[in-house]
Amino acid sequence: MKVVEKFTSINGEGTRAGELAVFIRFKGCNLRCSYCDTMWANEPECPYKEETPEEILNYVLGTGIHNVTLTGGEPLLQKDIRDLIHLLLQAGLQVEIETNGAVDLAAFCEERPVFTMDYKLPSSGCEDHMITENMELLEKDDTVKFVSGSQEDLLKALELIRTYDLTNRCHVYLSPVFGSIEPVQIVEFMLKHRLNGVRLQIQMHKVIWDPDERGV
Ligand SMILES: C[S@@+](CC[C@H](N)C(=O)[O-])C[C@H]1O[C@@H](n2cnc3c(N)ncnc32)[C@H](O)[C@@H]1O
Ligand SMILES: Nc1nc2[nH]cc(C(=O)O)c2c(=O)[nH]1
Ligand code: SF4
Ligand SMILES: [Mg+2]
Repeated sequence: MKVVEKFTSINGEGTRAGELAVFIRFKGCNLRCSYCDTMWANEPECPYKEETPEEILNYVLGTGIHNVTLTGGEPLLQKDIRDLIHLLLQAGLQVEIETNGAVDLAAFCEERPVFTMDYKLPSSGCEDHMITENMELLEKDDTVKFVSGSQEDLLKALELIRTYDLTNRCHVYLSPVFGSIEPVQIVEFMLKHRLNGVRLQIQMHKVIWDPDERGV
């Protein structure tokens, strides 16, 4: 598997935000979002270490941390990702996958990790790639995340939340494209549309550390 970084930190995003987590970041992505904060990991020349699922499991176990987040890049594109998910779950770890909404989740629903799935909104430039059928596969411990950079994005998120009754299906987060929309604009939007059951989330690690810092 193509690993570009491994680190321990607090999870800055999702339902386990604030808890310790181990991060495994994989190389390569099938999208190119306008705002991507880890585009470096998607570049063909990005250095990586080839590691087996067993090696990654041993690293995670060695940290003594029980939450593991697989991210990237797009982690579900790694050839051995199912083997890795299996090993991590068997070891009793809490496994979260950060995925971009452009990979069919049906293939990963048998032995189930927790999904934090983005729906890429218009300002990402990647909305055409969204597999909307994934919405139907999300369960109560999963999250759908709308990273929003404009009012147009927020209106699209609202439409999807209503169409798929998302707040009754899973966790729902609105998160600003870091630095490009004021969080208060999202709060005002939530109030205006009475978005009960939806949470605003700001990437905590970018507040704690320099927003461009890697490995945190
Ligand atoms: C770098 S992506 C990797 C996982 C997967 N490719 C995805 O897009 O979900 C991890 C998370 O960071 C979010 N993200 C990336 N750049 C961001 C930015 N500039 N502001 C806010 N969130 C961002 C993505 O939307 C995604 O939820
Ligand atoms: N601290 C921290 N928490 C995170 N949660 C999701 C991340 C990601 O890049 O997918 C991330 C990250 O890069 N750092
Ligand atoms: S899908 Fe994720 S990793 Fe890929 S470009 Fe978009 S934010 Fe970056
Ligand atoms: Mg990140």
